[in-house]
Amino acid sequence: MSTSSSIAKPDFRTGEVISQFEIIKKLGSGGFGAVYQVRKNGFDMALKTEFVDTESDDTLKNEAHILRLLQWSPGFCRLYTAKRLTWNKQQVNIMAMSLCARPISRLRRMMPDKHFSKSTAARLSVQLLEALRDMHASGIIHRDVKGSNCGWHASSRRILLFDLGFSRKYLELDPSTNTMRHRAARKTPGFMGTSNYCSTYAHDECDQGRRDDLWAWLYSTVEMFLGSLPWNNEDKTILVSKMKKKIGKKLFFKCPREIALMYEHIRQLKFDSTPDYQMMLNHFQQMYARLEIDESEPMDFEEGSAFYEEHFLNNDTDSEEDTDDTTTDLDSYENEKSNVVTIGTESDATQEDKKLGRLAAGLNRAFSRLMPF
Ligand SMILES: Nc1ncnc2c1ncn2[C@@H]1O[C@H](COP(=O)(O)OP(=O)(O)OP(=O)(O)O)[C@@H](O)[C@H]1O
Repeated sequence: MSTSSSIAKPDFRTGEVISQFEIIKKLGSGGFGAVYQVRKNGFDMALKTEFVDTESDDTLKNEAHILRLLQWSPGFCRLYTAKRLTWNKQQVNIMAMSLCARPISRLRRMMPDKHFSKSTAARLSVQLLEALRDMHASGIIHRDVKGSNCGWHASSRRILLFDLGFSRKYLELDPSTNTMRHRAARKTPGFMGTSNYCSTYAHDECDQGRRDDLWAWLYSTVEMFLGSLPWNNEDKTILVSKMKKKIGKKLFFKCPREIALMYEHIRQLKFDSTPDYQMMLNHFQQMYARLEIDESEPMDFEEGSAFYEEHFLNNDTDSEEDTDDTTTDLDSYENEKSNVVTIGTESDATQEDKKLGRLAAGLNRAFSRLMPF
Protein backbone atom coordinates (compact mmCIF):
# COMPACT_ATOMS: atom_id res chain seq x y z
CA MET A 1 0.00 0.00 0.00
CA SER A 2 1.20 3.51 -0.72
CA THR A 3 2.05 5.79 2.15
CA SER A 4 -0.42 8.62 2.40
CA SER A 5 2.17 11.36 1.82
CA SER A 6 3.13 9.80 -1.54
CA ILE A 7 -0.42 9.95 -2.85
CA ALA A 8 -1.20 12.67 -5.41
CA LYS A 9 -4.31 14.73 -4.59
CA PRO A 10 -6.67 16.56 -6.93
CA ASP A 11 -5.52 20.19 -7.18
CA PHE A 12 -8.52 22.30 -8.14
CA ARG A 13 -8.17 26.06 -8.72
CA THR A 14 -10.31 28.70 -7.01
CA GLY A 15 -13.20 29.57 -9.33
CA GLU A 16 -13.01 26.26 -11.21
CA VAL A 17 -16.34 24.43 -11.47
CA ILE A 18 -16.28 20.69 -10.78
CA SER A 19 -19.58 18.94 -11.47
CA GLN A 20 -21.53 22.17 -10.73
CA PHE A 21 -19.53 22.85 -7.54
CA GLU A 22 -17.62 26.14 -7.67
CA ILE A 23 -14.31 25.89 -5.83
CA ILE A 24 -14.13 28.66 -3.21
CA LYS A 25 -10.95 27.63 -1.38
CA LYS A 26 -8.91 24.65 -0.28
CA LEU A 27 -9.56 23.69 3.35
CA GLY A 28 -6.73 21.22 3.65
CA SER A 29 -5.24 17.96 2.54
CA GLY A 30 -5.64 14.68 4.33
CA GLY A 31 -3.92 11.35 3.97
CA PHE A 32 -5.55 10.45 0.67
CA GLY A 33 -7.21 13.53 -0.73
CA ALA A 34 -7.93 17.23 -0.54
CA VAL A 35 -10.95 19.02 0.93
CA TYR A 36 -12.38 22.20 -0.61
CA GLN A 37 -15.02 24.73 0.34
CA VAL A 38 -17.39 24.77 -2.64
CA ARG A 39 -20.63 26.54 -3.59
CA LYS A 40 -23.65 25.25 -5.45
CA ASN A 41 -26.85 27.27 -5.93
CA GLY A 42 -25.58 29.78 -3.34
CA PHE A 43 -25.09 27.07 -0.71
CA ASP A 44 -21.62 26.37 0.71
CA MET A 45 -20.46 22.82 1.37
CA ALA A 46 -17.26 20.85 1.91
CA LEU A 47 -16.06 18.75 -1.04
CA LYS A 48 -13.71 15.89 -0.28
CA THR A 49 -11.80 14.58 -3.29
CA GLU A 50 -9.36 11.79 -4.13
CA PHE A 51 -7.80 10.40 -7.28
CA VAL A 52 -8.84 6.90 -8.26
CA ASP A 53 -5.92 4.90 -9.50
CA THR A 54 -4.81 1.34 -9.39
CA GLU A 55 -2.74 1.99 -6.24
CA SER A 56 -5.40 3.86 -4.32
CA ASP A 57 -7.46 2.11 -1.72
CA ASP A 58 -10.64 3.95 -2.66
CA THR A 59 -11.00 5.38 0.84
CA LEU A 60 -13.55 8.01 -0.19
CA LYS A 61 -15.89 5.36 -1.48
CA ASN A 62 -15.68 3.66 1.91
CA GLU A 63 -16.21 6.99 3.67
CA ALA A 64 -19.30 7.86 1.58
CA HIS A 65 -20.71 4.43 2.21
CA ILE A 66 -20.26 4.75 6.00
CA LEU A 67 -21.53 8.35 6.06
CA ARG A 68 -24.68 7.23 4.23
CA LEU A 69 -25.35 4.73 7.04
CA LEU A 70 -24.99 7.53 9.59
CA GLN A 71 -27.35 10.07 8.08
CA TRP A 72 -29.87 9.46 10.86
CA SER A 73 -27.53 10.89 13.51
CA PRO A 74 -27.04 14.65 14.10
CA GLY A 75 -23.37 14.00 14.99
CA PHE A 76 -22.20 13.59 11.37
CA CYS A 77 -22.08 15.68 8.19
CA ARG A 78 -25.08 15.63 5.85
CA LEU A 79 -24.07 13.78 2.70
CA TYR A 80 -25.20 15.73 -0.38
CA THR A 81 -23.62 13.68 -3.12
CA ALA A 82 -20.85 11.18 -3.71
CA LYS A 83 -19.72 10.33 -7.20
CA ARG A 84 -16.89 9.51 -9.53
CA LEU A 85 -16.00 11.77 -12.44
CA THR A 86 -13.26 12.35 -14.96
CA TRP A 87 -11.08 15.46 -14.46
CA ASN A 88 -8.03 16.19 -16.65
CA LYS A 89 -8.30 12.63 -18.00
CA GLN A 90 -8.08 11.21 -14.48
CA GLN A 91 -10.74 9.51 -12.41
CA VAL A 92 -11.65 11.43 -9.26
CA ASN A 93 -14.01 10.50 -6.41
CA ILE A 94 -15.84 13.45 -4.87
CA MET A 95 -18.09 13.68 -1.84
CA ALA A 96 -20.08 16.82 -0.95
CA MET A 97 -21.06 17.21 2.71
CA SER A 98 -21.87 19.78 5.42
CA LEU A 99 -19.29 22.50 5.81
CA CYS A 100 -17.82 22.95 9.28
CA ALA A 101 -16.33 26.22 10.49
CA ARG A 102 -13.06 25.09 11.95
CA PRO A 103 -11.74 21.86 13.48
CA ILE A 104 -12.17 21.68 17.25
CA SER A 105 -8.39 21.27 17.66
CA ARG A 106 -7.82 24.65 15.98
CA LEU A 107 -10.53 26.36 18.06
CA ARG A 108 -8.90 24.94 21.18
CA ARG A 109 -5.49 26.28 20.21
CA MET A 110 -6.99 29.75 19.74
CA MET A 111 -7.95 29.81 23.45
CA PRO A 112 -5.65 31.23 26.16
CA ASP A 113 -3.46 28.31 27.38
CA LYS A 114 -4.95 26.26 24.54
CA HIS A 115 -7.80 24.85 26.55
CA PHE A 116 -11.54 25.45 26.60
CA SER A 117 -13.48 26.57 29.65
CA LYS A 118 -14.92 23.67 31.68
CA SER A 119 -18.38 24.46 30.35
CA THR A 120 -17.35 24.33 26.67
CA ALA A 121 -15.04 21.31 27.11
CA ALA A 122 -17.80 19.35 28.87
CA ARG A 123 -20.48 20.16 26.31
CA LEU A 124 -18.20 19.40 23.33
CA SER A 125 -17.15 16.15 24.95
CA VAL A 126 -20.80 15.15 25.43
CA GLN A 127 -21.60 15.88 21.77
CA LEU A 128 -18.64 13.78 20.66
CA LEU A 129 -19.69 10.95 22.97
CA GLU A 130 -23.22 11.07 21.52
CA ALA A 131 -21.81 10.88 17.98
CA LEU A 132 -19.78 7.81 18.97
CA ARG A 133 -22.81 6.23 20.66
CA ASP A 134 -24.77 6.68 17.41
CA MET A 135 -21.94 5.40 15.24
CA HIS A 136 -21.50 2.33 17.43
CA ALA A 137 -25.26 1.76 17.40
CA SER A 138 -24.97 1.62 13.61
CA GLY A 139 -22.37 -1.14 13.88
CA ILE A 140 -19.37 1.05 13.00
CA ILE A 141 -16.20 2.12 14.81
CA HIS A 142 -14.22 5.24 13.84
CA ARG A 143 -10.62 4.28 14.76
CA ASP A 144 -9.22 7.83 14.57
CA VAL A 145 -11.14 9.98 17.06
CA LYS A 146 -9.39 13.31 17.79
CA GLY A 147 -10.13 17.03 17.86
CA SER A 148 -8.78 17.60 14.35
CA ASN A 149 -11.34 15.12 13.02
CA CYS A 150 -14.24 17.07 14.56
CA GLY A 151 -15.60 20.28 13.11
CA TRP A 152 -17.88 22.88 14.60
CA HIS A 153 -21.12 23.21 12.63
CA ALA A 154 -22.39 26.67 13.57
CA SER A 155 -26.01 26.45 12.40
CA SER A 156 -26.75 23.22 14.29
CA ARG A 157 -24.38 24.22 17.17
CA ARG A 158 -22.88 20.73 17.12
CA ILE A 159 -19.60 18.96 16.79
CA LEU A 160 -19.59 16.84 13.65
CA LEU A 161 -17.26 13.87 13.57
CA PHE A 162 -15.68 13.55 10.13
CA ASP A 163 -12.81 11.74 8.40
CA LEU A 164 -14.56 8.37 8.34
CA GLY A 165 -12.10 6.85 5.86
CA PHE A 166 -10.66 4.53 8.49
CA SER A 167 -13.98 3.50 9.98
CA ARG A 168 -14.84 -0.17 10.04
CA LYS A 169 -17.88 -2.30 10.69
CA TYR A 170 -17.49 -4.25 13.92
CA LEU A 171 -20.68 -6.26 13.45
CA GLU A 172 -21.25 -9.02 10.91
CA LEU A 173 -24.13 -11.20 9.92
CA ASP A 174 -24.24 -14.60 11.57
CA PRO A 175 -25.65 -16.72 8.73
CA SER A 176 -26.81 -19.48 11.08
CA THR A 177 -29.12 -17.19 13.08
CA ASN A 178 -29.50 -14.32 10.59
CA THR A 179 -28.64 -11.87 13.38
CA MET A 180 -25.74 -9.46 13.79
CA ARG A 181 -22.76 -10.50 15.92
CA HIS A 182 -19.45 -8.88 16.93
CA ARG A 183 -16.64 -9.68 14.53
CA ALA A 184 -13.87 -11.83 15.98
CA ALA A 185 -10.60 -10.03 16.77
CA ARG A 186 -8.01 -10.30 14.01
CA LYS A 187 -4.57 -11.48 15.08
CA THR A 188 -2.46 -9.03 13.06
CA PRO A 189 -4.57 -6.03 12.08
CA GLY A 190 -1.61 -3.59 12.06
CA PHE A 191 -1.60 -0.16 13.69
CA MET A 192 -4.28 2.35 12.88
CA GLY A 193 -4.92 5.66 14.57
CA THR A 194 -3.00 8.64 15.88
CA SER A 195 -0.32 8.07 18.50
CA ASN A 196 -1.38 11.02 20.68
CA TYR A 197 -4.95 9.77 21.10
CA CYS A 198 -5.15 6.05 20.39
CA SER A 199 -5.65 3.42 23.09
CA THR A 200 -2.75 1.37 24.43
CA TYR A 201 -4.41 -1.64 22.73
CA ALA A 202 -4.06 0.16 19.39
CA HIS A 203 -0.39 0.85 20.24
CA ASP A 204 0.01 -2.87 20.84
CA GLU A 205 -1.58 -3.50 17.41
CA CYS A 206 -4.58 -5.33 18.81
CA ASP A 207 -7.77 -5.28 16.79
CA GLN A 208 -9.95 -2.30 17.75
CA GLY A 209 -13.48 -2.23 19.10
CA ARG A 210 -15.84 0.33 20.58
CA ARG A 211 -13.65 0.68 23.69
CA ASP A 212 -10.75 2.02 21.57
CA ASP A 213 -12.90 4.87 20.23
CA LEU A 214 -13.78 5.68 23.84
CA TRP A 215 -10.12 5.76 24.88
CA ALA A 216 -9.42 8.23 22.05
CA TRP A 217 -12.48 10.22 23.14
CA LEU A 218 -11.17 10.25 26.73
CA TYR A 219 -7.71 11.53 25.73
CA SER A 220 -9.30 14.14 23.42
CA THR A 221 -11.58 15.20 26.30
CA VAL A 222 -8.64 15.65 28.69
CA GLU A 223 -6.91 17.77 26.05
CA MET A 224 -10.02 19.96 25.70
CA PHE A 225 -10.09 20.53 29.49
CA LEU A 226 -6.35 20.94 30.10
CA GLY A 227 -4.86 22.11 26.79
CA SER A 228 -2.30 19.32 26.44
CA LEU A 229 -1.55 15.68 27.13
CA PRO A 230 1.62 14.63 29.00
CA TRP A 231 2.99 12.91 25.87
CA ASN A 232 2.35 15.79 23.43
CA ASN A 233 6.06 16.41 22.93
CA GLU A 234 7.09 12.77 22.76
CA ASP A 235 7.86 11.72 19.17
CA LYS A 236 8.49 8.05 19.83
CA THR A 237 5.23 6.13 19.69
CA ILE A 238 6.60 3.41 21.94
CA LEU A 239 7.31 5.96 24.70
CA VAL A 240 3.84 7.51 24.29
CA SER A 241 2.38 4.05 24.84
CA LYS A 242 4.56 3.53 27.94
CA MET A 243 3.47 6.88 29.40
CA LYS A 244 -0.19 6.06 28.80
CA LYS A 245 0.19 2.69 30.52
CA LYS A 246 1.93 4.24 33.52
CA ILE A 247 -0.08 7.36 34.18
CA GLY A 248 -3.36 5.83 35.41
CA LYS A 249 -5.72 8.16 37.30
CA LYS A 250 -3.11 10.92 37.58
CA LEU A 251 -4.07 12.00 34.08
CA PHE A 252 -7.40 13.27 35.40
CA PHE A 253 -6.24 15.11 38.57
CA LYS A 254 -6.92 18.54 37.08
CA CYS A 255 -10.13 17.53 35.28
CA PRO A 256 -13.62 17.53 36.81
CA ARG A 257 -13.81 14.41 39.02
CA GLU A 258 -16.55 12.78 36.91
CA ILE A 259 -13.98 12.20 34.13
CA ALA A 260 -12.05 9.83 36.41
CA LEU A 261 -15.27 7.87 37.00
CA MET A 262 -15.72 7.47 33.26
CA TYR A 263 -12.11 6.33 33.00
CA GLU A 264 -12.89 3.60 35.57
CA HIS A 265 -15.64 2.36 33.26
CA ILE A 266 -13.60 2.56 30.04
CA ARG A 267 -10.56 0.80 31.52
CA GLN A 268 -12.54 -2.34 32.31
CA LEU A 269 -14.04 -2.68 28.80
CA LYS A 270 -12.98 -5.74 26.80
CA PHE A 271 -12.50 -5.86 23.01
CA ASP A 272 -16.16 -6.66 22.35
CA SER A 273 -17.79 -5.02 25.43
CA THR A 274 -20.72 -2.69 24.94
CA PRO A 275 -19.85 0.62 26.65
CA ASP A 276 -22.41 2.16 29.00
CA TYR A 277 -22.89 5.46 27.17
CA GLN A 278 -25.91 6.41 29.28
CA MET A 279 -23.99 6.02 32.52
CA MET A 280 -21.27 8.32 31.14
CA LEU A 281 -23.86 10.86 29.97
CA ASN A 282 -25.38 10.74 33.47
CA HIS A 283 -21.94 11.59 34.90
CA PHE A 284 -21.89 14.65 32.66
CA GLN A 285 -25.33 15.67 33.93
CA GLN A 286 -23.94 15.47 37.49
CA MET A 287 -20.93 17.54 36.39
CA TYR A 288 -23.21 20.18 34.82
CA ALA A 289 -25.18 20.44 38.08
CA ARG A 290 -22.11 20.51 40.33
CA LEU A 291 -20.23 23.11 38.23
CA GLU A 292 -23.39 25.06 37.40
CA ILE A 293 -22.86 24.63 33.68
CA ASP A 294 -25.62 26.27 31.69
CA GLU A 295 -26.16 24.22 28.54
CA SER A 296 -27.66 27.17 26.70
CA GLU A 297 -24.74 29.61 27.14
CA PRO A 298 -22.48 30.30 24.13
CA MET A 299 -19.48 28.05 23.56
CA ASP A 300 -16.12 29.83 24.10
CA PHE A 301 -15.80 30.47 20.35
CA GLU A 302 -19.36 31.69 19.83
CA GLU A 303 -20.51 35.29 19.81
CA GLY A 304 -21.48 36.38 23.31
CA SER A 305 -18.79 34.36 25.12
CA ALA A 306 -16.11 36.09 27.24
CA PHE A 307 -13.42 34.92 24.76
CA TYR A 308 -15.13 35.70 21.47
CA GLU A 309 -14.05 39.27 20.75
CA GLU A 310 -10.41 38.92 21.77
CA HIS A 311 -9.67 35.44 20.48
CA PHE A 312 -12.11 34.55 17.71
CA LEU A 313 -13.52 37.66 16.08
CA ASN A 314 -11.24 38.63 13.16
CA ASN A 315 -8.78 35.88 14.08
CA ASP A 316 -8.36 34.17 10.75
CA THR A 317 -5.96 31.30 11.27
CA ASP A 318 -7.62 29.17 8.63
CA SER A 319 -4.47 28.86 6.58
CA GLU A 320 -2.75 27.27 9.59
CA GLU A 321 -2.24 23.53 9.17
CA ASP A 322 -3.10 21.13 11.94
CA THR A 323 0.35 19.84 12.73
CA ASP A 324 -0.05 18.20 16.10
CA ASP A 325 -1.34 14.86 15.03
CA THR A 326 -0.96 12.71 11.98
CA THR A 327 -2.93 9.61 11.24
CA THR A 328 -0.94 6.49 10.53
CA ASP A 329 -2.36 3.35 9.10
CA LEU A 330 -0.91 0.06 8.01
CA ASP A 331 -4.25 -1.49 7.45
CA SER A 332 -5.50 -2.69 4.10
CA TYR A 333 -9.00 -1.89 3.01
CA GLU A 334 -11.40 -4.47 1.78
CA ASN A 335 -13.00 -2.24 -0.81
CA GLU A 336 -13.55 -3.71 -4.21
CA LYS A 337 -12.82 -1.44 -7.19
CA SER A 338 -15.76 -0.16 -9.13
CA ASN A 339 -16.34 1.90 -12.23
CA VAL A 340 -19.83 3.08 -11.36
CA VAL A 341 -20.39 6.81 -11.44
CA THR A 342 -21.97 7.20 -8.02
CA ILE A 343 -19.82 6.02 -5.14
CA GLY A 344 -20.96 4.30 -1.97
CA THR A 345 -24.43 3.68 -3.41
CA GLU A 346 -27.42 1.75 -2.18
CA SER A 347 -26.53 -0.97 -4.67
CA ASP A 348 -23.16 -1.46 -2.93
CA ALA A 349 -25.01 -2.42 0.23
CA THR A 350 -24.65 -5.99 1.36
CA GLN A 351 -27.23 -7.92 3.33
CA GLU A 352 -25.27 -6.87 6.46
CA ASP A 353 -25.54 -3.20 5.52
CA LYS A 354 -29.25 -3.54 5.01
CA LYS A 355 -29.60 -5.05 8.48
CA LEU A 356 -27.41 -2.26 9.89
CA GLY A 357 -29.56 0.26 8.02
CA ARG A 358 -32.72 -1.20 9.56
CA LEU A 359 -31.03 -1.15 12.99
CA ALA A 360 -30.13 2.52 12.51
CA ALA A 361 -33.59 3.37 11.17
CA GLY A 362 -35.19 1.68 14.20
CA LEU A 363 -32.95 3.68 16.53
CA ASN A 364 -33.73 6.80 14.61
CA ARG A 365 -37.45 6.27 15.09
CA ALA A 366 -36.94 5.48 18.78
CA PHE A 367 -34.84 8.62 19.30
CA SER A 368 -37.34 10.81 17.44
CA ARG A 369 -40.12 9.53 19.67
CA LEU A 370 -38.00 10.44 22.71
CA MET A 371 -36.78 13.80 21.42
CA PRO A 372 -39.33 15.58 19.24
CA PHE A 373 -37.56 18.44 17.38
N1 LIG B 1 -16.89 18.74 6.45
C1 LIG B 1 -15.81 19.54 6.57
N2 LIG B 1 -15.96 20.86 6.77
C2 LIG B 1 -14.87 21.65 6.91
N3 LIG B 1 -13.59 21.22 6.87
C3 LIG B 1 -13.39 19.90 6.67
C4 LIG B 1 -14.48 18.99 6.51
N4 LIG B 1 -13.96 17.74 6.36
C5 LIG B 1 -12.63 17.87 6.41
N5 LIG B 1 -12.27 19.17 6.61
C6 LIG B 1 -10.91 19.72 6.72
O1 LIG B 1 -10.17 19.34 5.59
C7 LIG B 1 -8.84 19.02 5.95
C8 LIG B 1 -8.48 17.65 5.39
O2 LIG B 1 -9.33 16.71 6.02
P1 LIG B 1 -9.18 15.15 5.89
O3 LIG B 1 -10.28 14.55 6.65
O4 LIG B 1 -9.05 14.76 4.47
O5 LIG B 1 -7.78 14.85 6.46
P2 LIG B 1 -6.98 15.11 7.81
O6 LIG B 1 -7.86 14.81 8.98
O7 LIG B 1 -6.32 16.46 7.79
O8 LIG B 1 -5.82 14.07 7.67
P3 LIG B 1 -5.81 12.50 7.82
O9 LIG B 1 -6.81 11.95 6.84
O10 LIG B 1 -4.40 12.14 7.47
O11 LIG B 1 -6.17 12.24 9.26
C9 LIG B 1 -8.75 19.12 7.45
O12 LIG B 1 -8.15 20.37 7.78
C10 LIG B 1 -10.18 19.11 7.91
O13 LIG B 1 -10.37 19.92 9.05
